[in-house]
Amino acid sequence: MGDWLLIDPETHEPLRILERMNLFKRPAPGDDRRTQLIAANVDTLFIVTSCNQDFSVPRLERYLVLAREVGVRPVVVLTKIDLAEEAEEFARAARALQPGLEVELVNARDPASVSRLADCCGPGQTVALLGSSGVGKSTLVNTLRGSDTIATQEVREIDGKGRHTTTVREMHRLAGGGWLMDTPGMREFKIAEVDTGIAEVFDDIVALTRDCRFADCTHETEPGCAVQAALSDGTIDAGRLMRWQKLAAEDAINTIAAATRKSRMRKSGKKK
Ligand SMILES: Nc1nc2c(ncn2[C@@H]2O[C@H](COP(=O)(O)OP(=O)(O)OP(=O)(O)O)[C@@H](O)[C@H]2O)c(=O)[nH]1
Ligand SMILES: [Zn+2]
Repeated sequence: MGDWLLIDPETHEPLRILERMNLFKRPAPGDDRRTQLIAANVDTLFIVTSCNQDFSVPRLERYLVLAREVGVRPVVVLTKIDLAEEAEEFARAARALQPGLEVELVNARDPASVSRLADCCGPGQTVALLGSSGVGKSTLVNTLRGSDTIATQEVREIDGKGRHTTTVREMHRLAGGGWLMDTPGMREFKIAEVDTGIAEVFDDIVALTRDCRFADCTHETEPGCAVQAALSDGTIDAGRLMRWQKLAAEDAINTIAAATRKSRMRKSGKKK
């Protein structure tokens, strides 16, 4: 979903699908070895969390890794500022995740407050949402949409067991002229094949690893480890280092699994 179709202005015949600018995809569910395409041509990813116990640095970093990997502009949207005493504290913590990261504080129910997101929602722009349950994604959709909604699309897909299933994906026309893609697949995802994203979100740590004495340094007990050195002199934070190691390990495991799936698929393809 999200492809742009070039249409002949006179005949209204479709001419061609424009080349995708970017693409969110994930391994198909179950044993299916194919990749499931989730959304194409997203300009801005609203990473939604609220100014309460939902706010989690590790989770935000995962979402940022995904955004950087796919190449969309991430904007952290912190909702429920009307219920929080120290909303600014949450904003500060979010801004500290990456230099220059855009962070907006909103009351998702209030159109005036949500209008801070307007410059991502203008004509020709497409946004998508990512965030846990209850943070205000649907509320945000409704507020951004104003009144009209169109283009509810039922998509028939083959699930992991070869059955046809019907899923609903929605394109919402936004009051500002843009589009909001609401697809269930965007709401949860697995970290796999995202080493580029990880390297961007943790660029300070990744830069240090290049100075380690051993190319295969695990950054634990090796002599000449630049990461451990930075940790002891306080240049990097222990929590952040741990989160990087955890994400990188998870990505490595899932990437190997994906590669195995693909090679199995190639082999079974040859037999035919
Ligand atoms: N006061 C206040 N309430 C909010 C705000 N954003 C969302 N809510 C409320 O929080 C509840 C959950 O919001 P939803 O929009 O349903 O959350 P969601 O992220 O779509 O949740 P899922 O559909 O489960 O993924 C609703 O009762 C909203 O009215 C906000 O900024 N301020
Ligand atoms: Zn090292």
